[in-house]
This record gives sequence, structure tokens and C-alpha cells, in this order.
Amino acid sequence: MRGQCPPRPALLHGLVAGLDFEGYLRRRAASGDPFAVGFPGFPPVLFTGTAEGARELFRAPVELVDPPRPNPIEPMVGTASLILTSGPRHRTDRAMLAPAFHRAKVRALGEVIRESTLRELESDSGTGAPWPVGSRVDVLTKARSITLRTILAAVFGAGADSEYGDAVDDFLSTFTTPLLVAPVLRRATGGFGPWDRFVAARDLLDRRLLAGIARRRAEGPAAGDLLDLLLATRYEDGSALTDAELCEQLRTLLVAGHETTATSLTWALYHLHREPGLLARLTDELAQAGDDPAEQATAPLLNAVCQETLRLHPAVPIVLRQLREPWRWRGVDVAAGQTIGLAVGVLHSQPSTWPAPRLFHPDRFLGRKYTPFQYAPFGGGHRRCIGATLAEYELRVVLATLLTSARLRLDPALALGRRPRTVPHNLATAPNRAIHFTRTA
Ligand code: HEM
Repeated sequence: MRGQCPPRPALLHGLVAGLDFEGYLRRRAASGDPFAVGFPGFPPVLFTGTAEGARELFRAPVELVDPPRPNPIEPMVGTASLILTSGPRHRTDRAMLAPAFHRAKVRALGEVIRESTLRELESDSGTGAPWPVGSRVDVLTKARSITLRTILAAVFGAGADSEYGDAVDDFLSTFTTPLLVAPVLRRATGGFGPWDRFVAARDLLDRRLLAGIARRRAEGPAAGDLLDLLLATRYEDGSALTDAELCEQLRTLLVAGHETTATSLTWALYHLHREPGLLARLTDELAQAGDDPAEQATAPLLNAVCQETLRLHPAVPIVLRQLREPWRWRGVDVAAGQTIGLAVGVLHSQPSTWPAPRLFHPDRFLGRKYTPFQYAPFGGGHRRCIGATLAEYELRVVLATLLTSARLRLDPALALGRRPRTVPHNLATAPNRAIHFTRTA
């Protein structure tokens, strides 16, 4: 089948992918399905971008698939991370954490999310500057402050941002794209290189996390937040998570739980402010819904805007599984050890499901449902994103709060110019340039 030979040279392709990840995957998909992609420093991956391929991937027997190893994000999250474990260990960890992501628990964070958003507009937030009328900001920075406070509240309880916020920021900013894509750079260079800076930031964050863990152990469980659930985790042999493993799980939740949502918020605001008619419809809808986050979050057009944002800009653009044994997938015999995956953006661009797929058109979600194999921004199967309910609720509450509390103007060059490209960024992706807005009211 065409498209299966890994592209050569991988380094050149890696550079092109680094400049426009979504566009690169779409171009590779044009050669056939499945199609191979080589990433520098890692074995080639065989991708699908079809609903049938997604169905087979998500329904693969649990004991057949693992997360890929080596994995570029391992230095950030560690081997005990929920993202990297498999088998009974993964099952237990997921089951223990799941209650924190149930609908009722997520709804209870509504006020925290709303206040966090208002704080970003009105006053000095500690993790971000105020946004007075007339000033211009990179909205991704604002979105990151809001989503970091939310995930810190979900993990440690409300108000935890002053203790951990800056350490998480430093940790994330030191894991630069070169470190992500080029494992050869991951070595000490006398304390001054990018790897040394990353390791120092990770150590600092872990020290803060360990202090928080010690305090919680001394004080006893709080209100069933994620830290409580991690501390209560027990395996079949009765053992608990070690301190190092606790740090890895906490780092995972903090990182996976805020950059993704922040990127999605940025794209949603970008598209809304390029389409005044759509923005007016949405603000009218929100005006009817009042101030209650739970009420606002049920608004149909708001929901459609969030879904369309995740369709056009899936913050996690690839979903990967490594085969333990040989498997026939998409009509191809795939060897044990090979990694197969879903290119989410390619799936979300299939013209048979999504007419005019490159257009931002939320109405396609009004009154219509798609299968979990046609639309998969949160992946699928037994590893589907554990934070999906939180992410969707947070997107809606932050957008509703921002749009009913402030007026924003997108920079004219962005409002009229070409759409920014998507580039890899930490665990997720981000627009390749800053999306600036001026607050006008
Ligand atoms: C818009 C926001 C988000 C997007 C687009 C997103 C997307 C994804 C995707 C595609 C996966 C891989 C699923 C698979 O392998 O099938 C994933 C996994 C994961 N996500 Fe999210 N995510 C988001 C927000 C969150 C939030 C708020 C959390 C909260 C902690 C979170 C935590 C995780 C974790 C821990 C995993 C690993 C799950 C496992 O392997 O069992 N994510 N996410």
C-alpha cells in the first residue's frame, strides 16, 4: 500500500512537521491510509486518518497495546505517569482517579473557573497581570494562567496557585521543543545547558509537590481532590504510590490538564473574533443564560463553538499505541513493537463527514451528533482522555465568562490575515505565533 514507507530523511521531515504539524500530517495522509511518518530519534509510526481506522484502533484488545516507548514526553511526566503505564497498573490508577472527573465533581469547579477568569481580567492574579481596558495581550498567556489555576484547584483544592503556579510555569518553559524532539540534547552540560535547566526546574517543582504531599499526609484527606485519590491508591499487593511516583502522577495531571485547554481557548477566541456574526449570536445566547456557570455551560451554540474548535484544532493531534504482538490493522500486517496511531486532524478533515473541513463552522454540531470514531479530540477506548469532562466544561465556562465580562478586539493582521499554523508545544500544540487581543470594554 502506498504511503507505508517511512519518509526519508526523517530529520528533514521532522523540521517540516515542526513548522506546521497539522499540515504536514494532512500532506502525508494524501499518500494513502495507513501512512507512515518518521520522527527524528524515534521509530516510524503508521497512522490512520479514517473513521474505520479509528474504530479498529480504539477497539484493539487492551492487552495488545501499550503507550509507545521510548516516549518524547517521558522526561516531563516520568514512567509512573498515567500516560505511560499499561496493564493492571494503568487500570487501577485510572479507576482511582476517575471520581475526581465525574460530572458532579467537575461542576463543583464552575465557580473556581469563573472566578479565575474574572481575576485574570480585573486584578493582579499572581500568575498573570491584570488586563485593563485598552491594553493588548497574548491571549495564550492569559488562558494558561486560568487553566493552571483550575487544574491546581482540582489537584490540591482551591487557592493552590500561589504555592505551585510559578514552579509549574518554570518547569514547562524549560522543556523546549528541541528537548522534546531531539533526545540527543538530553544530557548535562556543566549546569548551563537546556537539559540542566529543565532538570533543575523539575527538581524544584518536585520539592514543592513533596512538601504539599507531606502536609496532606499530616492533616488527613481534604475534599476528595486528586491528591486525596492518589494518596489513597492501593495495588493488588497492598502497596501505595512511592513519593517519586506521586510526583510523576502529579506532574502529569498538572501538565496534561492545562496546556491543552489553554490552547483550545486561544483558538476558540481567535475564530470567534474573526466572525462578528457568529460572535454576536453567541453573546446573545449567553446574555439569556445569566451568570450561573452551570446554566451558561448548557448553551447550545457555546457547546458547538467548543466542539468545532476541538475539531479544527485538536490540541493533542496524535493518539498512539505500541503493539505488543503482531496485528493486522487496516489490511496491513504490523509487527510487534511497531507504533500505530490516529492523526486526529486528518480524521477531522474527512470531507465525507465534514463538508468544507477547513472552515470554522460550529453550526455543523447543532442538532447533529458524530460517532466517537468520526470525532475524537480526546482519543478513545480504554485510554480516552481522563480529563475530557473537565476540559469541555472549563472551555465553556471560561468563554462564557470572558465574553459576558469584557469586549476584545483581535489584532487586525490576525483578523484579516492567514490562519496561524499549529506547532508542537510540550504535551500539546500551540499556534505558531502569539494571538494578540486588545481589551476594548
Ligand atoms: C482540550 C483539552 C484536552 C484535550 C484536547 C485532551 C486530549 C487528550 C488525548 C487525545 C489523550 C490521549 C487519549 C488516547 O490515548 O486515546 C489524552 C490523554 C490524557 N489526558 Fe487529556 N486532553 C485535554 C485535557 C485534559 C485535562 C483537563 C486533563 C486533566 C488532568 C487531562 C489529562 C489527561 C491524561 C491523564 C491522559 C492520559 C490518559 C490515559 O492514558 O489513560 N487532559 N488527552
